Amino acid sequence: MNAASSPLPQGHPPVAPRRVGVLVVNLGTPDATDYWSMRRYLKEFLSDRRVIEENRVKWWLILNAIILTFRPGRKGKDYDKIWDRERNESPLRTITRSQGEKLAAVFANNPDVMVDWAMRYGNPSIPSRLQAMQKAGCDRILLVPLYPQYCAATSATVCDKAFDALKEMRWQPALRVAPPYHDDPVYIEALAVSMEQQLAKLSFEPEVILASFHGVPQDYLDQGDPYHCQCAKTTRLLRERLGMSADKLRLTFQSRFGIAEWLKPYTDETVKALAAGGVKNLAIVTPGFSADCLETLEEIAGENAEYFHHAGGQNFAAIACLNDTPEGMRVIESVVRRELMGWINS
Ligand SMILES: C=CC1=C(C)c2cc3[nH]c(cc4nc(cc5[nH]c(cc1n2)c(C)c5CCC(=O)O)C(CCC(=O)O)=C4C)c(C)c3C=C
Ligand SMILES: [Fe+2]
Ligand SMILES: [Fe+2]
Repeated sequence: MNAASSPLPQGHPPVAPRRVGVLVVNLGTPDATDYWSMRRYLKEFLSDRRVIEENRVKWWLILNAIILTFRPGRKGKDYDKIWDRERNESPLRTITRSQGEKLAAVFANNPDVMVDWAMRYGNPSIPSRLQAMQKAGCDRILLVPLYPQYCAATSATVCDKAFDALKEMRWQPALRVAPPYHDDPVYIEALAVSMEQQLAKLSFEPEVILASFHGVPQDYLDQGDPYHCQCAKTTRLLRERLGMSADKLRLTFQSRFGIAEWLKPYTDETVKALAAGGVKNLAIVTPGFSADCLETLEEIAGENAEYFHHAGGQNFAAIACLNDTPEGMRVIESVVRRELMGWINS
């Protein structure tokens, strides 16, 4: 095969000009909130061995007999509360698309760089976007899992899916994977600035702020997953940058699923205990989510606000994620530029 710059011999298959691809990837979201759309999404998500590490036969029975019978309807109602009816999609998809488009605009004057976005579960899928990039001539692709903290259940499964797609390709692109950025000064600074801006707009001063991260089973930490340590480091660096004590900015874990023990302290129990203990003003920041989603908009801003008020709390604020704000885009651009070094000229 020839580079596209020199003429191809007659009968040679067409060769697109060589380019560099950047694929930003987030978790995924259902296409709609009805039972079957929810079921399709949950089935794909909860059949992933990186997410559920249970015995396969036992899990297959639990998933198909119980979870996929009841959860699609119940969670569909939760998604309904945050669904963007105008665009007919969830906030996670809107924000991830915007992050992809804003990143593409940054490289708009470099025709050698192609930027796209994908979801690990649901659409647009990782294989469909990798195939499109390969067709467009990308022989080098940077994969950017939009998870600041590494976890096998999120970051590693993005790679699994990407390499599965590459298995089907004759002319495989070279693949780079952006590492987690939990302690990147650009990320910590962006979080701090975003928090300062949002806290300054509140009509109250929180006595306590929770840094709430998505939980995982305690067993994953015991087996060596670095996720817990990376969440703890992000929180410590954020405290240091904001000059807050460990009592003021506290690390918690949310979104527990099932009956096994997950990383503690649990966000919901902490919220209730704080209110019961006399805390009247509370804020929650969710630094592990690069985009607002069900877990921040419904679970934190909805459910946990309710727990707080029920238990005697007065003022509650959910701090928005970095999303596609200038601070958020600065983080993504900085990670991408660093990881593209040697592939593009600055
Ligand atoms: C059951 C196991 C799960 C593990 C382990 C898990 C880890 C994990 N998840 C995120 C980020 C997100 N999760 C979201 C939704 C969601 N998560 C699970 C389960 C696990 N997650 C489920 C079943 C769902 C769907 C909703 C539900 O049925 O409860 C989302 C929101 C997606 C959206 O559409 O808005 C995000 C984001 C992380 C970062 C993580 C481990 C570090
Ligand atoms: Fe999750
Ligand atoms: Fe740890």
